[in-house]
Amino acid sequence: MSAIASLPLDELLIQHSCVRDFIDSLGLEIQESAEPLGIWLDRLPDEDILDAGMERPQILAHAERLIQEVARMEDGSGAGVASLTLIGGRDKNGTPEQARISVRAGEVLCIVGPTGSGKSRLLADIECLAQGDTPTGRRILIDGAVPDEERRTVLDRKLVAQLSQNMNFVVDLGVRDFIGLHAQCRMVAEPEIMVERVIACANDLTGEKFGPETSVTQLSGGQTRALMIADAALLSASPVVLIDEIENAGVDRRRALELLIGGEKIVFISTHDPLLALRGDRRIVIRNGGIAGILETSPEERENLERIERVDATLMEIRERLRRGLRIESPVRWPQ
Ligand SMILES: Nc1ncnc2c1ncn2[C@@H]1O[C@H](COP(=O)(O)OP(=O)(O)OP(=O)(O)O)[C@@H](O)[C@H]1O
Repeated sequence: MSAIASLPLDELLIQHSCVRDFIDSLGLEIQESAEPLGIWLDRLPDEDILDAGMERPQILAHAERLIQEVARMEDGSGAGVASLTLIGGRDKNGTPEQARISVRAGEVLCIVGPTGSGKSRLLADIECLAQGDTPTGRRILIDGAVPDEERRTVLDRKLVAQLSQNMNFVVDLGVRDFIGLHAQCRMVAEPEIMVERVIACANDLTGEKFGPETSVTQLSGGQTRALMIADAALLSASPVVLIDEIENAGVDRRRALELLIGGEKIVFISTHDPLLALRGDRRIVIRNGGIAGILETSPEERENLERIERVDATLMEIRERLRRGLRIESPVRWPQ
């Protein structure tokens, strides 16, 4: 029998408020008393248990796991990752990749390569913490060691968060309620303040602002992206973030990157955008499904990045004029 079954209800409910919330959510009424949880459950009418949708042993097991999870979240163990190591496998022809790449927390690695070369495949290998069991044969180490099976499979404790190009919401909630649910799951200290921060930060990243009551299904592509980036940076527990292209859809890419790096995350971005590719610390070059090289961003490239940013700002101004229905007739002055 589960150890939790012999705990008196008053001790249990005072020390572990999550158990009260869980029992409430099953539609069962529970009150503090000296009666042990197991006996209280046995005394409940069978039809109440039927309505709750879980059998008695399942309720006990779930409550026990909940207590362990809350304790783990409170002490923060297992949350951080100091490094991720990618060990090469083989390209599409089966030729071995000569690569072993270690990435530290706070580093951004971009992934570049022609269409169909295998950029998304590399992101997918990282996402599933591959152990030679994907078509590429690559392996991923976390803090220098093979991650345990639980870290690979347990969804609510995922090491890796992925922001893909097309995100659709399956719930019709307002932005505040949606992010609020995530804050609740993460058990952050002051959920309301955190939710407001995430929304403000998303609005900072996108040109088109939205309110906390806006339904998530009404958000534009750029607004959705901005919200997910802000959520990943401020609220997500995952220390590794994978981004499949931050397209130009109204997201301030520079600030988005700064935000993610500030959170001491390990960030991989598949991109051809020079503003992102040259802002990263290193970039992995993919060819024919394999890692063909790793380029460190050079000082000359960083200088060029500043010029490219100025050109980008000029282009943004032109876009803004177009948006406002103005003409683009005066000669464009490109910055030096
Ligand atoms: N090393 C490999 N061995 C076998 N198959 C591979 C390998 N790398 C990639 N592939 C396969 O090649 C196909 C194209 O790869 P992928 O979709 O990752 O390309 P991509 O660079 O992301 O393309 P795009 O830029 O068009 O999105 C996929 O089916 C992928 O599984």
